[in-house]
Amino acid sequence: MSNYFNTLPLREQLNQLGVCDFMDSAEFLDGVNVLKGKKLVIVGCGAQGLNQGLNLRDSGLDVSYTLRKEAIEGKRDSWKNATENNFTVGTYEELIPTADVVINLTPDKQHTAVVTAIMPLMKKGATLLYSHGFNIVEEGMQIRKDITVIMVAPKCPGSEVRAEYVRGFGVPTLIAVHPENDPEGKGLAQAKAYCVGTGGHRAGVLKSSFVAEVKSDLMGEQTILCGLLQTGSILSFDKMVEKGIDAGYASKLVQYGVEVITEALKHGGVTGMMDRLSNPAKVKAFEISEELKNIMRPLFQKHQDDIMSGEFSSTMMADWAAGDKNLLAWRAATGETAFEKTPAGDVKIAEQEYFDNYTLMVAFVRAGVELAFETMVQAGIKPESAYYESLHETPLIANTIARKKLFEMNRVISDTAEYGCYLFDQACKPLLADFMTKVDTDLVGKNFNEGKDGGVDNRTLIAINEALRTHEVEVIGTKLRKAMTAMKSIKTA
Ligand SMILES: NC(=O)C1=CN([C@@H]2O[C@H](COP(=O)(O)OP(=O)(O)OC[C@H]3O[C@@H](n4cnc5c(N)ncnc54)[C@H](OP(=O)(O)O)[C@@H]3O)[C@@H](O)[C@H]2O)C=CC1
Ligand SMILES: CC[C@](O)(C(C)=O)C(=O)O
Ligand SMILES: [Mg+2]
Ligand SMILES: [Mg+2]
Repeated sequence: MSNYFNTLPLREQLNQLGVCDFMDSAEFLDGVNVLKGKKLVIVGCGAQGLNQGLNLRDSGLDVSYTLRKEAIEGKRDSWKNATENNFTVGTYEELIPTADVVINLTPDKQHTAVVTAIMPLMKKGATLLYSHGFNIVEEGMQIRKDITVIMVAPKCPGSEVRAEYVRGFGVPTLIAVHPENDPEGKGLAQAKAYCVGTGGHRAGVLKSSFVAEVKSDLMGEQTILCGLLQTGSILSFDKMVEKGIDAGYASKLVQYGVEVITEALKHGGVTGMMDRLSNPAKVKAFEISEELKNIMRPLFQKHQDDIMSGEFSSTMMADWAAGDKNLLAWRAATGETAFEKTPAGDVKIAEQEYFDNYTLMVAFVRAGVELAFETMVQAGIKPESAYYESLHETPLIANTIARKKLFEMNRVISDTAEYGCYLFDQACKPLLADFMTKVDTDLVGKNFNEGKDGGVDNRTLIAINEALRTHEVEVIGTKLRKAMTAMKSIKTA
């Protein structure tokens, strides 16, 4: 097996990277009908497995779970997840031969072994579904030619796939059919029906390709979504403690602040988030986010370049082969950070206070969203896809940090995302060291407006507003959010 993307001629690489059609809601009027009465068997009952399965069942589909023998015999968490939710659970031998659609929701690291084990058991003409294309694109997995291979990739953590569905909304989703495996031409119709089953059609669906999904998903998760939220949270907490802010207050501001701040982003884009600041704070946040963009641009570009060339996937696969040495060391180190170990204080923080006292995070988010978006688009990823992978998903990841800090984020995201997050965090913290020496409590910990007269230069403010509103992420975001008519607000702490 070899990297599928790298085997393609450049013309075809660009062609597959550029597949991105925003689908009209009329394309989903047939609902889940194509899959009604079919047997859907999910392999694995973890973050995506459980939550997709719950949504699919509530949408009227027939879902069961197959787990490896050890998980069933040992009554592991995946067995408990499935049985406590009254799903049928069976071994591969019992359930895979009955399946019309087999949904592989095991960690990417396991895909080659899992697919190799289940493929001989799959009935002729069945469908294999992935939620991330790493195995096909980066490992070049070959699938039996009678099998249809499709992807339905929710652009968010599994917990939010369920939470948004229960709220009556959904999460933006990329669907694709692997061009090497669509023998009966049924892949797209099945992917659409599955996407309705998970609720994705209510938030926006892109007809994409395995290649475009992988190259954008890896970039988003490593940089803005997980990497920068982790780096920004740790640096912000440490700065407050260094400057004498109460540690309990600092812990709470960081844990919940990113959720409150990015909720404004979700509804109104970068413009909406920046508009929550006073005019002087907005000017300052704009200036420091420009500085942050200049400092971090080479790092964002390096991540995208390494993802495109296959360098990232080969180093991560080397870590898999080394027993996850780096992943486990980085996971342990993150668990030992002062932010992670300091409980949130029993102190009330009003919603507006999160903006006024945490201008630094607003600047981090603006810088990270715009940089990730710009870098993806420069690399050939379409703006719609880049928007979902940067701006739209940031609040959905922030929700997990609000629940139980970085531990929860890193637990809920895939192992692939977790690895990339630490990789970015390791490189980013030293890059920001000089920048952080200049940061004081007016930017993090105390109200930025305190002791200021509130005045700003009109022309500066007008230029900043213009720059924010005309950025391409805002232009595409305004269009995509118009289709999100069922978006709901979340309650914050
Ligand atoms: N996490 C997320 O939110 C997102 C994930 N994805 C993609 O979804 C897929 C699933 O990821 P995620 O939900 O994070 O995965 P999890 O780590 O949560 O999956 C764990 C499940 O996989 C099973 N499993 C682990 N190893 C094996 C193995 N060798 N053989 C059989 N079963 C195994 C586990 O069972 P056991 O109890 O036996 O260990 C458990 O049921 C990945 O492709 C990922 O990239 C896409 C979007 C977001
Ligand atoms: C952001 C991480 C992710 O890509 C996701 C939740 O979308 C993952 O792999 O977990
Ligand atoms: Mg993702
Ligand atoms: Mg991912």
